[in-house]
This record gives sequence, structure tokens and C-alpha cells, in this order.
Amino acid sequence: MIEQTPKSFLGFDFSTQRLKAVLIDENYVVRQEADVEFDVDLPEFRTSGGVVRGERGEVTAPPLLWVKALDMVMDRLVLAGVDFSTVEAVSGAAQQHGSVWWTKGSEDKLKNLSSEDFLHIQLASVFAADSPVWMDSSTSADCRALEEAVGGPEELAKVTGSRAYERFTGPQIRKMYRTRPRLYNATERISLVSSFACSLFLGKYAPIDLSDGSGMNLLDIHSMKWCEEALKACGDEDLVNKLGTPVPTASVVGNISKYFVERYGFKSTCKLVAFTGDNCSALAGLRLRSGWVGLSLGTSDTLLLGLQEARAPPAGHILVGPTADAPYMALLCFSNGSLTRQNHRDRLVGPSWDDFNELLRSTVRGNMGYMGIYYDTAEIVPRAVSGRWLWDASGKPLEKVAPQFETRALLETQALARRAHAEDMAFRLDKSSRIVATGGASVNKELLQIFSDVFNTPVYIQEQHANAALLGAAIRAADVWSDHVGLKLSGSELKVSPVATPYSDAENIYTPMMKRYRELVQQVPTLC
Ligand SMILES: Nc1ncnc2c1ncn2[C@@H]1O[C@H](COP(=O)(O)OP(=O)(O)O)[C@@H](O)[C@H]1O
Ligand SMILES: O=C(CO)[C@@H](O)[C@H](O)COP(=O)(O)O
Repeated sequence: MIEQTPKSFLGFDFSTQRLKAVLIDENYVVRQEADVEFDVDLPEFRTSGGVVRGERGEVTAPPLLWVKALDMVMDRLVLAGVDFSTVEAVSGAAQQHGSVWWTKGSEDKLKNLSSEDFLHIQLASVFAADSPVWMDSSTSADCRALEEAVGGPEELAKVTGSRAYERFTGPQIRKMYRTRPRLYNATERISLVSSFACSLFLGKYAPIDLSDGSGMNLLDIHSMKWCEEALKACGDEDLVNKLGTPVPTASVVGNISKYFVERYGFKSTCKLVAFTGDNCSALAGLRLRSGWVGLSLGTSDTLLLGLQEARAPPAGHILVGPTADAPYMALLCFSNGSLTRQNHRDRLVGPSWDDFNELLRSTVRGNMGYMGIYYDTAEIVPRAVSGRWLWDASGKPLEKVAPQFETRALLETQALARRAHAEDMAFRLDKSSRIVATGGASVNKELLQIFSDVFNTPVYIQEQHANAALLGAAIRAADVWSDHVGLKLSGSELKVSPVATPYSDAENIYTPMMKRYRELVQQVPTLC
């Protein structure tokens, strides 16, 4: 009898605040995990929440931070006892839209890495600039110029799936080309954070995948090719070479590099599956059924929906989907998610979610009419400046209310905003709908109860893992590898279980509050 060698699959998530890694077996059971928290484990980069903020809406991260985090997470996986020789394939997810600017000669460095040394030592000088990331709101002028160049916002949305958004990579490239031409010219390659991370494993530039690539305002989501007019509006004739050719997300892009074989004992045949955006990976990891909506509660809050066809979005985004089950996906991103909740938890009660929830439990649903909008960072939906606004039941603006009312005002108004804007984007929830929550805050049942009541819909979580983007990376590695080699894996079913169901009076409480939210949000200044 031929002995079957164990097979495993490795997934990474280069998200906003931390780098996470997970190893699953061929039954998709989680075997090992490790993570690195940027602010805590790598304080020398002086990030706060994984980013560095400028004075005019610029938000960046140093790419070397992500490289050093990879060195650290690999060592943590070694300490956890991972046998890398069993890994058949690796894939990953990353925060969307951020761009990594590689200087000329970087690919040679990637191809000639010595396994004797850390990556961050050898790649210390390859990045031309800090990476603008998804929280950046400094490119409004570039957005308007891009829209104008392709025939207006609706036309851009028809072609690329989105009107121009500040954080999208096209406007970010345009700003770089316009304001830092020497840096633009010194750049050999522009990667997304996902394809940059994949490049580290591949030992050469990895292609951008179509799903994350459709968060750039540069890709024609129908032809699956770069949109020439959009490229022309954002850079010069060399931009197409700087970006490379995008590939379907379910692609094997090559074998793992010699560096990882020699340093960590991967086999030389270990495959790399294209890395993608964290929300794209979450959609793949959640395996949502028709009518089910994904709710990712990471640094940002996002709503996700698999689509069979590309509908022109009135707001939000249509992206190319990450799997054959979801050829397209709808995405709505609210920048003030977990980090904003965490900041106000710290301000109101200190560093404990249990203390925060205890205070929350001392209030009633509907919060006696107190509502609040908390934008610690410029908001994406709706486009708005940062600030804090509080109102009482009569709509009178307040400077201050008791901390317990603030806890509920923060969470209820966030959930109301998610529903109001989702409805504007034609996310329809009916009796058969379910919300499947994931991401760091999805462990908080009190928060999920509020979402359940406000949406008047049951909320589920995935049993295997609280982070669907991370699990999705490992699952995609396994699925794409098994198709590639023609070997069916037993991969057990991914299960979801209910954690919150709406109270019978939820509609009565929250329908009038939804109307009030729509009125109150008009008082918040929009981003110029
Ligand atoms: N019990 C909890 N309740 C609410 N939020 C939580 C809880 N535990 C963790 N979080 C939040 O989860 C966030 C991190 O989630 P994560 O999905 O890892 O983010 P990202 O992927 O963007 O780095 C943190 O900002 C943290 O405040
Ligand atoms: O900009 C978006 C989506 O369009 C964000 O959702 C980023 O992809 C960051 O994700 P998290 O770190 O919050 O998961």
C-alpha cells in the first residue's frame, strides 16, 4: 500500500493592523496559527493602527514593516512546530487598494535572495515610497480628473465598477505621477499590497489578480483588461508595464522561491496561488449562499455580496469575484469600523471589551433617542470629514452625554448607517436573508445583536474561524491547487451557526431611527 503523505495549505492575511497566518489540513481543519501586530510587535515603524497619518488626509504604511512582519510570522510558525514540507500551496489576502512602489532593480533582488538572511535586511532599499493605503483621502482632485477623462462618474463606474474613490489605486497613481514625477520614473513596478506580498514568496514580481485589481478604477471589469483611457488619465505610456498583466484570482502563479525552500524547508514544488484583496478573500472564505450577505468587521466594516453579473453600482463598488461561484461581487466599505469602536471604548471605559459591553448592557435598545456619528478618520460612505456628532431624541445637537449612552449611540448609529447605505446600493434583505459576520469584532455578540436588530435579520458566524479573509486564503490555496493537480480534496463543509436573532420589536424601534439617521447624516460636512 502506498502511504499517503499529509497535505497542508498555508494562508496569510496582510491586513491593516496585523499580519496573520493559518495552516489548514486537507479537510480544511485549522492546524496552526500565528500573527504579528504591527504597532505592538514592530514599534520602530511608529504606526498607529498599522498606518501613519499625514496632515492633508494622506495615510500610508511603510512596506518594509510588512516585510519584517513576514520574517517574524514565519519564525512564529516555526516555533509553533509547522512542518513546511507538507505545504502543497500558499495563498494570501491583503488590505485592498494600497500600492507598493518598487525601485528599478528590485526584481533582481527578489530573484537573488540569500536564505542566510532576513528578507527585511535584503529588501531594505527596494521601496521608492511609503505605500498609500485604503484610508487615504488625499486624492479628491485626481478622482475628479479621472472621472472627467473617461466621460464622467457614471461612465467610469460602468467600465471599472466604481466611480472614482480617493483610496483607489488609479487616483493614487495619478497623484504620485503629478506630484512626485522623479519617484514615478524611478519605479519599475507598482504592486497592490496583495501582489506585493505574493512577490515576496514567489521571488519575482507577482501579477495583480482581477478581483483585487478591480479596486483600482483602472480595470475594465467586463473585458478583464486594463482600461486604456483610465491608464492614460493616471500616468504615462509606461504605466501598463509598471502594472503588468492581471490574472484570474484562481490562478497558480508559480512555485515558491528558493529562499523559502532553503530557509524554511518548503518543497520546491509548493505552488503559489494568486493573492487577493482581504474582502475578496473573505467572500471566497465565507462561501455565501444566494441572499446571504457578508459583514466583515475588521479595521473597516464592509458589506459583501456575491453576484452573477456586473450591475452598475449607484454607490459602492462592483468587483470581479474571486471564485467561479461568484463571477462578480458587490462591496460597500465604511472606514470607521473596529478601530473607531476601539478608540471610543478606550476613551469611555479603558482597554476592555467586557467593560464596554457591561456599560452597553445598562442602556435600552433605541438608546432613549440618543444617536451619534463617530468618524475618527474621513468616512468613505458617506464621503465625510472626520469628527464626532451627538444628538438627543428631539434632534438637538449635544456636546456630551453620559458614557453609557455613547456606547450604544456609537454601535446603533454605525449599524443604522450600514443598513441605510446598503439599501441605497440595492442590497435587498428579505425573510430568507442571513448576515454572516467575520473579522476581529465578530466575536462580540452584543455588537452582532445590534446588527441583527437593526437589519431585522439573523446574524451567523463561521464555525471554523473568525477571520474569513485569512481562512479564505488557505482555502483558495487548497481549492486552486486541487484543480491544478486534478486531485479532489475531502475538504469538509464550512459551517455557519446563528449567534443573534432579531427581537420581535426590532422593526418598531429601528425603522423610525433609520429615518432619523438619514436626516442627521445630512448635518455632517462632506469631504471636499
Ligand atoms: N471583543 C471585541 N469586540 C469588538 N471589537 C473587537 C473585539 N475583539 C477585537 N476587536 C477589534 O477587531 C479589530 C481587529 O480586527 P481584524 O479583523 O484583525 O482587523 P484587520 O484585519 O483590519 O487588521 C481591532 O480593531 C479590535 O478592536
Ligand atoms: O478599502 C477597503 C475595501 O474597499 C478596506 O476594507 C480594506 O480592504 C481594509 O480592510 P480591513 O483591514 O479593514 O479588513
